[in-house]
Amino acid sequence: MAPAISDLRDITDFVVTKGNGVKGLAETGLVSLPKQYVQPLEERMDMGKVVTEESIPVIDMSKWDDPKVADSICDAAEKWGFFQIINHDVPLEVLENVKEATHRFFGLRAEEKRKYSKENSSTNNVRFGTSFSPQAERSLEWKDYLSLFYVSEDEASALWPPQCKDQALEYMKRSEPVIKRLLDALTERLNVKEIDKTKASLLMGSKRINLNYYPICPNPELTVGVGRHSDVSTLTILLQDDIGGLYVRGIGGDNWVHVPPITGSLVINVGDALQIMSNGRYKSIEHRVIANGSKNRISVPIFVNPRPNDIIGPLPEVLESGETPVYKQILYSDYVKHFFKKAHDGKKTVDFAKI
Ligand SMILES: CC(C)(COP(=O)(O)OP(=O)(O)OC[C@H]1O[C@@H](n2cnc3c(N)ncnc32)[C@H](O)[C@@H]1OP(=O)(O)O)[C@@H](O)C(=O)NCCC(=O)NCCSC(=O)/C=C/c1ccc(O)cc1
Ligand SMILES: O=C(O)CCC(=O)C(=O)O
Ligand SMILES: [Fe+2]
Repeated sequence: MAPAISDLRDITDFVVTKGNGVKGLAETGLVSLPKQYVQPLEERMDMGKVVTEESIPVIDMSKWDDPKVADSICDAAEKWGFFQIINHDVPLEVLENVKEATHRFFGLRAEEKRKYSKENSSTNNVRFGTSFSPQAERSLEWKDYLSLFYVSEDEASALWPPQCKDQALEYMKRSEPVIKRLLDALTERLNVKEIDKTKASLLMGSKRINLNYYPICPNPELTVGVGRHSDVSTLTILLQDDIGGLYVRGIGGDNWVHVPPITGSLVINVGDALQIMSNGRYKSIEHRVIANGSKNRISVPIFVNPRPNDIIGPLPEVLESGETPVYKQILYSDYVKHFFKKAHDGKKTVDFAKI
């Protein structure tokens, strides 16, 4: 039995340390948002800033070898940093299976999920947690996650939770061709002739898949599901369910645009690593997720990244024409550590790499 809210002397201990997550907290039947989750006014979503006149592009990948498709991918990456793809060849069943597996994992009892917490997990590559960086945050986020860093099929088979490992691996495997197509198109515009081994490592040498769970929230307008941030990846491939709630920065800068769920689509966004490698041509755009008062929401991003030991910086092909580098060469794991050690703070992470 979950304890009554009056017994929860230390909510952070219950949620973060004991591994109940916000899902466990929501299920105690609490009627108002605990103060730890109340975000300062400026971090709450102002629905007056949401614009409905524009939306991120939806790109049909069925004719992916048509140069027009490559053009629309690159245009979207330059202008929006975000787009959705349809007819991408990842079977609907694979997407449905990984969503179902996400519900299965989060449906486990706290004692089971706790086995994968930072303190208890037998590996750093599997982590069940809550919020983003609870140690660093002034206000917590209304989100639980399971984060799986992919090293090899064998390691994943041995260490990833059995409730979701096959489905997560299948989703990663089946999305590989579309990731390659997207990166082929994007790097061609950057003057890269061929994705050789070194470039492949830089662009997609490592992957992390997160299973995100956003439980029903008693006062959704006072908190956030995920605060404003840009991803540190090269590209992120995001599967969302049919609930909605993801918003991206609009072109104007002072407004937000909803990313409407489209059955079978995948949301693609440019991450900081690609912004840096393209010397700012492609944009990693700020985004955030609101909390929901009536529905549980899940999402499953695959972060396609450089390897931790890669040095990233503007690509030589980009600078060939005499363009001035905006970013320095930096060890990717240093960049990621910088990202994880602070609370979400919009687009500030990338300043760490600025010259
Ligand atoms: C160099 C790393 C980043 C850190 O390793 P470490 O220094 O040996 O130590 P730890 O594994 O203990 O992690 C250091 C800190 O990062 C935090 N962290 C370590 N993974 C995690 C983790 N998946 N989650 C959230 N904190 C973590 C971790 O909590 C810890 O914080 P602290 O205990 O306060 O020092 C290492 O994990 C590494 O090489 N990872 C491979 C590269 C990598 O993961 N790249 C990230 C790709 S993109 C991505 O993951 C995006 C995630 C994301 C997530 C949520 C969002 O809202 C938005 C985006
Ligand atoms: O849940 C979503 O739609 C987006 C989550 C996100 O931005 C992230 O995990 O980096
Ligand atoms: Fe994100």
